[in-house]
Amino acid sequence: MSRLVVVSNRVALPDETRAGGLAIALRAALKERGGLWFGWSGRTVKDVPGPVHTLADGNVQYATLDLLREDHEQYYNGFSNRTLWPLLHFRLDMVDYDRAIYAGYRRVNALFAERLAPLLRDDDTVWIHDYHLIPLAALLRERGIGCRIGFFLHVPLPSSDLVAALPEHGRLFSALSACDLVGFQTQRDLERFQDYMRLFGHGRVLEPGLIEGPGGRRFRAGAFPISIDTAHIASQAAAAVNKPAVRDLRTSLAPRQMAIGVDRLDYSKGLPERFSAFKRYLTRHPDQRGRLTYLQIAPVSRGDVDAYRNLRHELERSAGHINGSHAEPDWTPLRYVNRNVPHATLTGFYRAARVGIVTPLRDGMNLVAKEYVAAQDPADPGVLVLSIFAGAARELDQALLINPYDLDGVADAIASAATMPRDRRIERWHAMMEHLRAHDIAAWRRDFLQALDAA
Ligand SMILES: O=P(O)(O)OC[C@H]1O[C@H](O[C@H]2O[C@H](CO)[C@@H](O)[C@H](O)[C@H]2O)[C@H](O)[C@@H](O)[C@@H]1O
Ligand SMILES: O=c1ccn([C@@H]2O[C@H](COP(=O)(O)OP(=O)(O)O)[C@@H](O)[C@H]2O)c(=O)[nH]1
Repeated sequence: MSRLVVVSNRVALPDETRAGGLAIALRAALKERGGLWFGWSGRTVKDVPGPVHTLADGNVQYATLDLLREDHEQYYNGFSNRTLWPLLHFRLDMVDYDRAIYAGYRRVNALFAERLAPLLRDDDTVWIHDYHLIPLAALLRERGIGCRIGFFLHVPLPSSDLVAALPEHGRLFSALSACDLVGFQTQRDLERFQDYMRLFGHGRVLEPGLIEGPGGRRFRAGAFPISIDTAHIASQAAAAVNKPAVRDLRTSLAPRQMAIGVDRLDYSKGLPERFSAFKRYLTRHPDQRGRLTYLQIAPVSRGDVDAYRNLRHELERSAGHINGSHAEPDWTPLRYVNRNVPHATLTGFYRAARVGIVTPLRDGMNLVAKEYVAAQDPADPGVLVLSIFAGAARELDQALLINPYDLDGVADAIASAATMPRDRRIERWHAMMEHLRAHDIAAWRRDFLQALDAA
C-alpha cells in the first residue's frame, strides 16, 4: 500500500484540542492507516520561515511549516476567510476581494509546494484538503510531482454564477484539473461543480464524474460525505456520564430538559437566526415555559476577521435580551458559552440533551449533527433539529428538518422535539444510527482512497 500524505492548512498535532470538523475527521482517518500529515504549524514568524518541523506520533508523522506573519494574514484571514469562505457559503454580499491578498494566498500555496515536493516519493498518495489549498495540486505538478493527487472540498460549492463572480475564478478552479480525483461533500456540490466546469471553467463533462479540464487533462470527481468515528463516539458518550463536567451540568439542569447547540462562532452556522427562533419558541409555546434550557457552546473562531468579531457582539446582545425578557429567578433559558469544550466531554453533553439544534444557513457537512446522534442513549435518545442547508441533512433524513430562515418552523420543531414520545424518538434515532454505523469515518477514507486509486 502506498504511503498516504495528507495536506491541510490546519494540522491537529497530538496535543491539539481546538474545535473544527476537518481536524477531527482527518485525525481519525490518519490514525487508522498511518502516514504523513503536512500543513501549517499554527505559528507565524517575522522573518523567512525556517525548515519544516517534524514530529512522529505512533504511525503518523507530522511535517509543519511556519508562515510569515503578513503571508498568513493574506492567505488565511484574507483570501481564505474573507473571500473564499463567504463565496463558498453563498454569501456574495460578504465577499471581500483584493488582488494583493489573492497574491498572498498564491504565495503561501507556492511555499507549501516548495516545502512539500522534496518530501514526496513517486508512489505516494497525496490527499489535499479544502479551500485554503485549491492551487496546490497544479503547483506540485509544475514541480514534476507525478504521484496520485486527490483533493477534497469540506465546504459547499455554490451555484456556478456565484463562483464566476470571483475575479480570477478560472485560474483558481481550473487548477483542480491537476488532480486525479476531486471530492465533494454532497451530490449537489458535485453537480454544481460540473455545471461550473461546463459553463464557466472551459471544461467538458464527458460523463457524470469524469471531467476534461481546460488543458485537456481528464480527472474524476465524486461525492464523498464525510463522517465520524461512530462507534468511538457512542462508547465515549456512554462513558462520559461519569466525567465531573457532565455530572455537574446534569445536576445544574435538573429537573429541566436541555437543548444543545455546538458551533464555531461563524456566521455560516446561523446563530443569530437560531437565537431568534429560540425566543420565538418561548413565546409560541407558553405551555412549555421553564421546561427546557438551551445550552449554546460557541468557541470563538477566526477572531481576526471583522465579520466574526461583529457576530460575537451581536450574539452577546441577543443572548442578554432573551434572558432579560424570559428568565425567572430560578431559571435562565439560554446559557451561552464562548469556550471550547474538549471533544470527549462534549459527547457527554450531547447525551444529556433531549434536543440537538443544528441550524446552519449553509454548511459543507456539519459533524456536530452526526456526533449528536451517535452520542445518544439507545434506550432514551434525544431528537435532532437539523437545517436542510447542512450537508448532513442529505443523510440524516429522520431528523426534524427545518429551514433556518423560518423562525416559526424552527420554534415549532424545538417544541415537537422536546415533547416527542419515546417510541418515536427511538424509531428515528435507529434509522439514523444505522446509517452512521455503515457510513463512518473509516468508510469515508476508504471510499475516497479507493476511488483515487482507481482514477
Ligand atoms: O481551521 P479553522 O479556520 O479554525 O476552521 C475549522 C474548520 O472549518 C471548516 O470545516 C468544514 O469541514 C467539516 C469537516 O468536513 C465540515 O463538517 C464542515 O461543514 C465544514 O465547515 C473548514 O472547512 C475547515 O477547513 C476548518 O479546519
Ligand atoms: O467546543 C467545541 C466545539 C466543537 N468541537 C468539535 O468541532 C467539530 C466541528 O465540526 P463541524 O463539522 O460541525 O463544523 P466546522 O467547525 O468544521 O465548520 C466537531 O467535531 C465538534 O465536536 C469541539 O471539539 N469542541
